[in-house]
Amino acid sequence: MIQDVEAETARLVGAAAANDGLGGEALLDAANAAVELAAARQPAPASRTWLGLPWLTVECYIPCNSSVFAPPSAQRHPSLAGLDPFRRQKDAAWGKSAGAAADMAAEVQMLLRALHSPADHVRAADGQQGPHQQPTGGIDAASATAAARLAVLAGLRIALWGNKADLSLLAGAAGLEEHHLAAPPEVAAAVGASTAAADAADASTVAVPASHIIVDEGEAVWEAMASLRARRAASVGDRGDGDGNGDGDGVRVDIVLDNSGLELFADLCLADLLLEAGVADRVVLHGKAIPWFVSDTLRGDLEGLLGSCEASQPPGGQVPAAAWEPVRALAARWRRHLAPTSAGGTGAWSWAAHSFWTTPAPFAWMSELAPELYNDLSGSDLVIFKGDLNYRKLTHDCRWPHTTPFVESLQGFRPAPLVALRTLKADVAVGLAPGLDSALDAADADWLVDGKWGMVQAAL
Ligand SMILES: O=P(O)(O)OC[C@@]1(O)O[C@H](CO)[C@@H](O)[C@@H]1O
Repeated sequence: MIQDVEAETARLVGAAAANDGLGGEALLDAANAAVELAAARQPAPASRTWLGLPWLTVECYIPCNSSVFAPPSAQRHPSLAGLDPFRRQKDAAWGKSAGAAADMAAEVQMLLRALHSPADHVRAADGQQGPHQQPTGGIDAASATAAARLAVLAGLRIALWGNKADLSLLAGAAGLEEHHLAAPPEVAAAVGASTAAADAADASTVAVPASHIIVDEGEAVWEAMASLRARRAASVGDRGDGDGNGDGDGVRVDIVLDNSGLELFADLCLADLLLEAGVADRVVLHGKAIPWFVSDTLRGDLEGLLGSCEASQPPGGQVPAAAWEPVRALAARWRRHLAPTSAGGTGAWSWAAHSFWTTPAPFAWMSELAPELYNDLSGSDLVIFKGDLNYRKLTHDCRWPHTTPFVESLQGFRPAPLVALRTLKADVAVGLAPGLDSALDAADADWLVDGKWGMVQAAL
């Protein structure tokens, strides 16, 4: 069995080195279909080789093709089914993340307190109960909205920087308690810097944003979420429950996940804040069905993370148990969100793992290659794409001029309003203000790939 894995790996390395033809041999049909399309759409269709096809295609073909953990192979080798060859690396990385996770949890707890205190007043006045009730009275509506905005912007920021491996830019929670209904300085700075960059007509005056968020459409995303929140509140008022986009199942937000461990933790913080801020009734978490690019999130990673967060002792032995308590408190609620109502949970979070996510296909091809997934996403009120590879697939990994509008780079992909949260680790970037790329070149020669810069970019 191990020999099979080694032989398959050696065969792939040899095929790539020899620039053999690519396609037709993958274990996953979905990946083959994407390779077929990539080959057919090459300017010179004859170059269907490892070196002739686009980098996105061949790069993603390796993990599809070599995955002996994919269903057909797992049938041949049942003992491999469900095995994650990257388990040890994932666990080691999470062990080093406890401090950052505890900081995030402390910040989320403060945001939650800010969200709940005005709501509590209104609930008491209205005699309402329940975790996601909207304040319906007038007295606290403005402060509740302000708290929701703060929670959403902070959640976006946490999830964005969760995509940065070392998280050195993660803003702390200092000051949030005393200014709990005002945007913390780092949020205000991010918004202000981005606006200044976007407004700059003269490219020579463009400043690199101090926030390191080079495209920040967080405020626009908040506006879209505020509409969902208002619609939900009206629906709660009318019917006693949430009602979203006409599917009768409430407001739905989807998060297309990226890495497990700390990034997943950050994404769950965002998912939690969206529920608690009254933006969404439910969140669909899209993970991977097979081990993918080492650290991408599998269902087992979600379960493992929850178990670790629930433990009384934080992983890694570096963080005092007391500092872990906010993490445990979040995990207890997250466990309930993942449990169906029939099992005493809220059923607000669900897991999905379509095989399309582990193919080389850019998302512009989704409606052709995976129409059922496209249709499913069309039922969402907002889809949040996490990470660099998802961004490359959104933009088809093209050499777009940096000022290309994001919507143009999507090439028609728009199943629902969408937002990308991504730190830059590959050299595709669109939607920049004129001159910002030159300013970034001067500030940091590796700005496109060093993961120090981020984007909150939306097509709403
Ligand atoms: O998607 P992520 O985790 O943010 O980044 C993944 C990444 O590091 O690996 C991919 C493959 O090399 C690249 O697209 C990207 O730079």
